[in-house]
Amino acid sequence: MVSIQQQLPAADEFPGDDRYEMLVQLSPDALYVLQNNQLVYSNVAGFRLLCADAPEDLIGLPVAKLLHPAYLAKAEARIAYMLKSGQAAPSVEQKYVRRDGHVIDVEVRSAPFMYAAKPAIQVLARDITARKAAEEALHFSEERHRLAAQEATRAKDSLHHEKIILEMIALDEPIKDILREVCLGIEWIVGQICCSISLLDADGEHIQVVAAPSLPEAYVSAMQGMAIGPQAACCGTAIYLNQPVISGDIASDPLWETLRETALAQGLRACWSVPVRAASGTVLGALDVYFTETQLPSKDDLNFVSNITHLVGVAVQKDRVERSLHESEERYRSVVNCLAEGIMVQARDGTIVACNPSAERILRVPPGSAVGSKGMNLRRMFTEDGSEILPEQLPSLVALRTGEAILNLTMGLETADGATVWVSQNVLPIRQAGVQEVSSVLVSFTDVSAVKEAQQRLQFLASHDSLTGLPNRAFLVERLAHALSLAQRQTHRIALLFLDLDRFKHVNDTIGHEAGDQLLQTVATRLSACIRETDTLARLGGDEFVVLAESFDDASYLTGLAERMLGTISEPFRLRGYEYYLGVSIGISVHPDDGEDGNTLLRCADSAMYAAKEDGRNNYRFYTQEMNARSQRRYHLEKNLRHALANDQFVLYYQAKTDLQSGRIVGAEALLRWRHPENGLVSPVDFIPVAEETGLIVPIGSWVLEQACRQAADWRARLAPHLRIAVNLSPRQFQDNSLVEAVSLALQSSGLPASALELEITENLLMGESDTLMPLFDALTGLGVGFSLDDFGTGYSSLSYLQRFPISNLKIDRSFINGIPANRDSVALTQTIIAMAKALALTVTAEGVEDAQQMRFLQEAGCGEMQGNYFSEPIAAADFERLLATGR
Ligand SMILES: Nc1nc2c(ncn2[C@@H]2O[C@@H]3COP(=O)(O)O[C@H]4[C@@H](O)[C@H](n5cnc6c(=O)[nH]c(N)nc65)O[C@@H]4COP(=O)(O)O[C@H]3[C@H]2O)c(=O)[nH]1
Repeated sequence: MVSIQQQLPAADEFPGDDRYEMLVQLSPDALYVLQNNQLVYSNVAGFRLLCADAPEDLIGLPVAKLLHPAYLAKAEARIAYMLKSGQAAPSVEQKYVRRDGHVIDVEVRSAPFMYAAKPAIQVLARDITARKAAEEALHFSEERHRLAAQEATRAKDSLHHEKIILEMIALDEPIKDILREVCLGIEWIVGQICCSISLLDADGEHIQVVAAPSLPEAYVSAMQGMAIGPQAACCGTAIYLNQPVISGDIASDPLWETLRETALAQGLRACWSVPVRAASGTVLGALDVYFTETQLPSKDDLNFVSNITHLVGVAVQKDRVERSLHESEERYRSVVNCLAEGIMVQARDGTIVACNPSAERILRVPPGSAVGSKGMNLRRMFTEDGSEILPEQLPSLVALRTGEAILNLTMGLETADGATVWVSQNVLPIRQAGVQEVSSVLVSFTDVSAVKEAQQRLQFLASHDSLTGLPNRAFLVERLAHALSLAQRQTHRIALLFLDLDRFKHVNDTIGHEAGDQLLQTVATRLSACIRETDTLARLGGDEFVVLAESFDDASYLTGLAERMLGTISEPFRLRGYEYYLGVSIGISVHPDDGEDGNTLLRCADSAMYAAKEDGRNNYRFYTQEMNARSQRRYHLEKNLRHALANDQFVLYYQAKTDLQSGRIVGAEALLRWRHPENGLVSPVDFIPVAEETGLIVPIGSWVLEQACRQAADWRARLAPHLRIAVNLSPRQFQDNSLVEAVSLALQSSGLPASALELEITENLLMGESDTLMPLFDALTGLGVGFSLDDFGTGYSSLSYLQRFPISNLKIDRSFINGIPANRDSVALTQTIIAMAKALALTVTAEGVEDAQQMRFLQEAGCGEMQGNYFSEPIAAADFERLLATGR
């Protein structure tokens, strides 16, 4: 094996060789000799290269002082290699440290050789600093160009990507597709990454991964629903802090406590997350970028992704706004669809552009058929007064034309199937923002048919009599006014026929009110059959009816009508197995002969009816002037009667009742008189019926009771200790709760024994409801008063009444006494009544005895008492007192 000394040239000789030495010294390249890792020789170029003043400044310096530390290890290995192998080493580039501290680039060629008999390394060094600088400048420039080109490509790609995303947003592509495209774009542009987008839940606490096209599924599932927080991987933390979060090494980053294992298992090593924000800055979610190597994002990547998150924010926010708009639209639609109110929107050309199910239901059109059609297929529209609404008057067209809203309009609609629907509607004009012209109208309406029907029913009830269904007085008055206004314009005649049933009160009292009502209904039906369509039959109340005849040629129509009505009412009425007979008295007045206005005509017809009644009932009379005076009188009577009691205008007359055997006065009947300041003494026959009708008979009757009892007590005390007093009671007084109290008060205040008071009642009263009457009779008999049945024989003379009610005396009506002795019927009847009374242990009083013949007959027939003008007319108290005093 060749030793290194043998192989190396013996260079230690060149110090002795001047020529060689000169060459070395003058060499433009630096030449150094290294021995034992120290510099042992340097030529001029050498020490100049290292900025030394003389070779001595360098000699002895270790290699480590000459070389840049970065090159030391390689240089030492190189030296060792050369010394060992004896081979020159390939040229290398190194960095030397000059004496002034500057570092210079050098190209070094080295070779081993023997120097001063020892192995050494000869180093030939050339300063290449300038070349290196030029090279570096070139490289830098190349790199800049490369980076600029790369940046330009990215910018182009980014722009293209953003354009795609913007187009997708503009085209309302599904948000999931947009976000997926964002991820794919970033992955492609950045390269070597996976990207995902997560959004914050509505609860503001959890996230949902909405796009992660390249992330492993296992990792995405682990992220799904993750809670945000200060240490919730990059995504949850970025959302929580609303700022970017970067993890260069998932394996060591404490943020990844929970997801670390899953992430690493899926090969994810680093991650960074940028918040996705709304325009307001509120965080909506985050965009994550994952690396499969531990690394940090470049500034460019960060900027690029940050820019993209703005677009993601816009897309997410737009989607949310649209979704909430859609939801609110849906809500409104479902509200509108559920409304009972009909809603329709009609465009300018009449096309229905929206219509809810209620509108279709109310207007009876098939579901779904309205939208797109020009109308609701209505046959007719009309206002509340029935007048037709013409097409150009349609509320929707009016609102479109005028731009004014129409509110609460009630109108009737005849639908395609012929039904009538009443609606209350509002029509509101709709204008586009900033446009004056009305683009469409909103029609909302409710079905008010039920209300309308109720209203019509109410109107019917208000204008019709509930018992018979005939028009009532109010309707008649209105109809009459209308007829009169027409008649005045067209100069034709109209007539009123005033009907009052004869004997109805009597029958009504007999059969009870329920049957009485049935009777009235039958009367109404029969009368209705007598009139023409143009006539109006109304019931005024009670048993009064009126016919308004509006068009007739002459009076013969009226007489024919009156006779038809007389005829139909004279037919028997069958009720509960019995036959009842009624009559009717009819008064007729004619416009314009008898009056210009309705009131006058009614009053005239009423007067004529009274005249018919006075003429024996069951006939008709046309009004005459004379009748007017009578009706005027009655009107004034009613008016004055109201003040008579307060003004002390009543006075009692007394008519004696004498014992037919002894001829002595045993009692007196109190008979009421009205001392009218102008008309003089008014007969009770004239005013009692009016007092009964008006109810005034109740206070008047109490006054009579009190007055009569006081007078009788006085006479009993002074003149006739056994005198009895009879007081007339009207059926109307029995309807008043105060009767028993009034009787007992009269007795108490006068001190008259109850047995001395006899209450005269008529059969009419007893025909009423015995359930309500009986307690009153019981209470009054309980007081001790007696009852006398007046006008006996004219009514039903029913035996059952006499047995049922506590009657103690019968008064034979003066119409029978009047017929004695000539009239055989009267004679027989009087005898029968006396016999019957005896059988029933009742006393009998004969009324209206006017002569001795009648008196004797009664005496013979066994009648107990008599009363009549033959003995004494009704006379004033003072006169009666004188009569008592004479003892007869
Ligand atoms: N032609 C004729 N008439 C005679 C004769 N004797 C008596 N009269 C009349 O016959 C009527 C008898 O009274 P009434 O039947 O109770 O009939 C009474 C009675 O129903 C009613 N009335 C009178 N005063 C009262 C009263 O205070 N209360 C009530 N509720 N009704 C009364 O008025 C009716 C008529 O009373 P007046 O006009 O006073 O008529 C009296 C009397 O004047 C006679 O011989 N010939």
